[in-house]
Formats: sequence, structure tokens, C-alpha cells
Amino acid sequence: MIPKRSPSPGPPTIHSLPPGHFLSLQPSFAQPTESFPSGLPSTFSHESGGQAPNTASLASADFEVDVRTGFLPGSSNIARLSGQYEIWEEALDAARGAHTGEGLIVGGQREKERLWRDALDSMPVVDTTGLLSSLPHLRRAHVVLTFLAHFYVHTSPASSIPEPTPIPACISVPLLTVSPLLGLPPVLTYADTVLYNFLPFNPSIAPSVKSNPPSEIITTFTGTRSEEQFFLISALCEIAGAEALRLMRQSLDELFLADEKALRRLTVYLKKLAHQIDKISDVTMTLMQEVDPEEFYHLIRPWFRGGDSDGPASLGWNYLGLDEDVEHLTSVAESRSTVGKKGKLFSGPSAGQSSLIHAIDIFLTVDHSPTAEEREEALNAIEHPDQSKILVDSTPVSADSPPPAATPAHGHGHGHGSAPKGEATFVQRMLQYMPLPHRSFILHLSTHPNPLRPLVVHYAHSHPALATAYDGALEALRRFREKHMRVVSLFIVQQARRQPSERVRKMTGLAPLTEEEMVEQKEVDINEIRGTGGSALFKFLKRCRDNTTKAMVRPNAAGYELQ
Ligand code: HEM
Repeated sequence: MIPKRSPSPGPPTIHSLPPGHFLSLQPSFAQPTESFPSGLPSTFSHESGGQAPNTASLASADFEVDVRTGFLPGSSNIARLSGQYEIWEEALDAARGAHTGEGLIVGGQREKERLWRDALDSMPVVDTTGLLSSLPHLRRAHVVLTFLAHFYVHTSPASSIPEPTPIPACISVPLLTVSPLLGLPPVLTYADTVLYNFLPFNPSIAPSVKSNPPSEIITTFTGTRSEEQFFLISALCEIAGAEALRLMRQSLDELFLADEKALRRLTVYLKKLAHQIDKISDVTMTLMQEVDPEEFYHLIRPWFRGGDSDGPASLGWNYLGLDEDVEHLTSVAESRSTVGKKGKLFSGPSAGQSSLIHAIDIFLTVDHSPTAEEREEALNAIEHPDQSKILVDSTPVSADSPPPAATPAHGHGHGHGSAPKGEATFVQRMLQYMPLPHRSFILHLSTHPNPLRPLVVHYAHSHPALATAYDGALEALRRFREKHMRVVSLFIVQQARRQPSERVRKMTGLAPLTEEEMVEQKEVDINEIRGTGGSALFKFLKRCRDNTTKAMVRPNAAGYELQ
């Protein structure tokens, strides 16, 4: 029996929601401004200008945030589509191979890759109507189609003329139909590799952190244990985050009261939150033992590259098939502008797309929004804003509603393909790579009428324990970012400097090294290394860490200097 999502309480489109519904309110921070016409949202709560809805609940069906699992779906994911969609699953099976090492390889020039791509080119476009009534099935479809798209792109031979990489219609047409229904872009996201891609120990009951945690990954590119663990550890971070979300919700309740008792409780919740953030850090650090850095860097990560992965030189991806059925498709997904024009510059998946850390940042009022200068810089980085704009639908999926018409997501284009210049906007840009309900949750949280920090500042002298607890939570978040930077250093920077071992060369289909090459140390400029989300790595990660410290009320007490 297919689990069905309960009907959404409101009418299907954002425009017809009753006044006062949080989704119908335009967050003021999303308004286009003179200096930033794309209207990127800020994570700075005070910009709400009093327009924010007065609602405190952080665990709501509207947001698809579950009290037990946080941003992970509260019911089990679908491991395989059947019926007419089996053809996609079979194509995926063929790409991955029956055993580890038997699948396609990146840049594969072998007969195997050519035959697989030929088979895909002749695959029919399957109608997606049968998926529309089930959210888990739509999610699985997005997972399968985006994995197929990445397999196709990264096994395609380099073209002699510079042009966007084509995505065949059998993938692009259903993908562009399904994506807006989930509020996701048509590219592999963190939701596909983690949120919709795990099974708990007992898939027949709801996942939970203690009794039924995530234990298995459904789909990988390489079939390696490293890749499974990479996704699984992220899922374990997410489920550890459910408790952090609970504490945040309780804290917001206390903020409404803000009497003596409430301040004492708030102090306790913040201390607990720090502890919970440390738990997320501990889970993250298990990556160091469970994932082989060489395999990660040379074998797994290349599959994640999105259409913008070559920085400003990126040509993007060309989603084919739109011209054949324009009437239907333009109404639900991408505009005709894709066809024959510069490809779409979507970023590949990154844990920077996890709503969990964004939510903690916003709750603690860590401001990652760009300065005026950084905004200008990011804006200049948009080469072709019109052509790389994508319509991201703002309509919640409902079991009983027909496929909704696409609405432009309030001017948030994906015009940041040349994002390398705009690390400052990375956090905001990543919002567009989250499922719509999670994005709404983040926007909702950032317009909360009673933000935490001003209250802590107000009571810092009379209630020093509260200020210490608040700074303690920020200190835990800073520790998370420090540890995460160690992970990135091992898994990316150190690997970029070394030649891969013979074992990994064999796995990636590379020729053995000559003696000269063996002793060669690669010259790598650390500032040139980019994340799959398109950021110039360390500059960006340090910026995030420093923003965390800046939010502290008494940073000197913790040994940090406020700028
Ligand atoms: C092998 C493991 C990991 C690697 C190599 C890695 C790498 C990266 C990279 C390169 C970025 C920069 C953004 C981009 O361009 O993609 C990033 C950002 C980020 N990653 Fe990871 N990551 C790993 C695991 C994790 C885990 C387990 C989490 C926990 C949820 C996490 C959370 C984040 C966050 C929140 C950001 C945004 C920056 C920030 O807020 O500080 N990462 N990561």
C-alpha cells in the first residue's frame, strides 16, 4: 500500500491562500532591492519589518518537519518505483552495475558507457501522471531521474564545439515536471542523496533517532561503502538535529513570555542546544573513519558536479525535449528559454543545502547575508540573468490536487552559475536547493517576530547566565564549523594535492602513473579549489565560521574578538 500524503490544508497555490497564512505573506527580506534586484533573502530576522506572521510552531506538516526526524521524512522512503517507471530504475541499475566496480565511470570512453548512453537516448518519455498522488513516489522519481542525469552528463564525451551538455528528453521532460512539484531544481540535491535516499533499520515503521535510525542508503553512483557512509552520516546528522529543532521550538515559546521563569528555561534550553550541536559535530567527525578520502575525492565527488562546476567558464546543461510538448511543460516547469540557449547553471549537491544548519543559524541569529559590497560583487557575477533563471514552483504538493501551475519563486533566479565570485550569497542561494516546505520553514523562522539575540542582548547584564548559554550555543556551532573545515581539508584539499593511488586509479579507469608522475607533488592554489555548491572553498567556510563568532554577545569572554 502506497503511503499517501494527507491533503494540504490550504488551496493549492500561494496566491489563493487565505490572508494571514504564513505562505501567503511576502517576507520583506525577499523583496528585490535597488542593490540586489534578485531579492535574495536574508537570514537576518530583524529585516521582517513587522510583517512576519505571529506563529511560533516549528514542527508543522506544512513545513514537512517531523518532531522525531527533523528534516528527514517522517515515514519511510520508497526504495524502488514499479510499473511504467521500472524502466528508469533499470537504467539506474545498469549504470551502477551489479557489483561495486562494475558500474559506469566518470568520463568513461568505454563501449560500456557508450552503449548505456545510446540506450538512454532511445528510451521513451514516460508520463508522470501516475506519480502525482504520492509524495514518496515523486521524491523517488526525483532521486532516480537526477542520478540518471548525472550519470548521463558525466559519461558524455567532451564535445569539440563548446556547448551545454544535453540531458535527453526521457530524463529532462519527467524531471522538469516532477521538480517543481517538490519545489526542487532539476539537478541532484542534498534531498536526493540524503533526505529521500535512506531507509531506517525497520522500514515498516517510522524512523527515530534511538530506536529506528537511518541504517541503509538506497542509491549511490559507485556502490562503494565510502559513498554509502558519506550519505548515511549526513542522514544521521539530520536525525540528531531533530532534538535541536525541538529545543529551538521550546525556546521560541519561552521568548513569547520572556518573564523570569521563561528566561531561566531559555538558559537551560540553550545549554542543551549547545550539547546537541556538539552531537551533530561528533556524528560529522565519524566521516574521518568511515569514508576513504581518496575514494571520496577521485571516485565519488566527480559525479556530483553540476552545470556550474567549471566556474565562470561553465556552459551548463541543456534540458532537451521542451519544444516537443511546450504547452504542457511550460505550464509546470521550465520556460521555453532553455531551448537553444545557454545551459542551466545549477550547482551540484552539497551539505550546505541541509536546512538543519541554516535553521540553527537563523535561530541563533547568525547573519550570513552579504554586505552591500558583496551583493554588488555577486550581482556582477551574473552573466546572463534571464537565460539562467528557472521557475521554482511555490505550491505545496497535495494528494488530491492536480499538478499546479508554476509560479516564479519571487524573483529568486538561479542566476548564480558564476557564483564563485559570490560566496557571500552561497547560504541564500542554497535555499533554492531545498525542498519547498523546508525553504518555507527557513523563511518562516527568519521572520519570527521575537528573535532570540535582541532579547539576550537586552538581558545580558541582568541575566549573565543567559548570555553565557547563548554564546555557548554559538561556540558549539563555531566548533562544528571548525571540525567541518578539518573534514574538508582532509577530503578535498589534501586529495587535490596528491596523485591518486594505483588502487583508486584502477577504480576510476585512469592509466598507471609513470615514475616521474609518481614523485610529482601537484601545485594547487587553495583559493582555486571549489565546492560542489560552487563556492571558493576556504574563503567561504571561514566566512561562515567568523559570522558565527560575530553573533556572540560577549565574544571576549570566549576568547574571541568582535570586529
Ligand atoms: C566528506 C564530507 C564532507 C565534505 C567533503 C564537505 C564539503 C563541503 C564543502 C566543499 C562545502 C562548501 C560549499 C560547497 O561549495 O559545497 C561545504 C559546506 C557545508 N557543509 Fe559540508 N562537507 C562534508 C560533510 C558535511 C556534513 C556531514 C555536514 C553536516 C550537516 C556538512 C555541512 C555543511 C554546511 C552546513 C555547509 C555550509 C557552510 C557552513 O554553513 O559552514 N558537511 N561542505
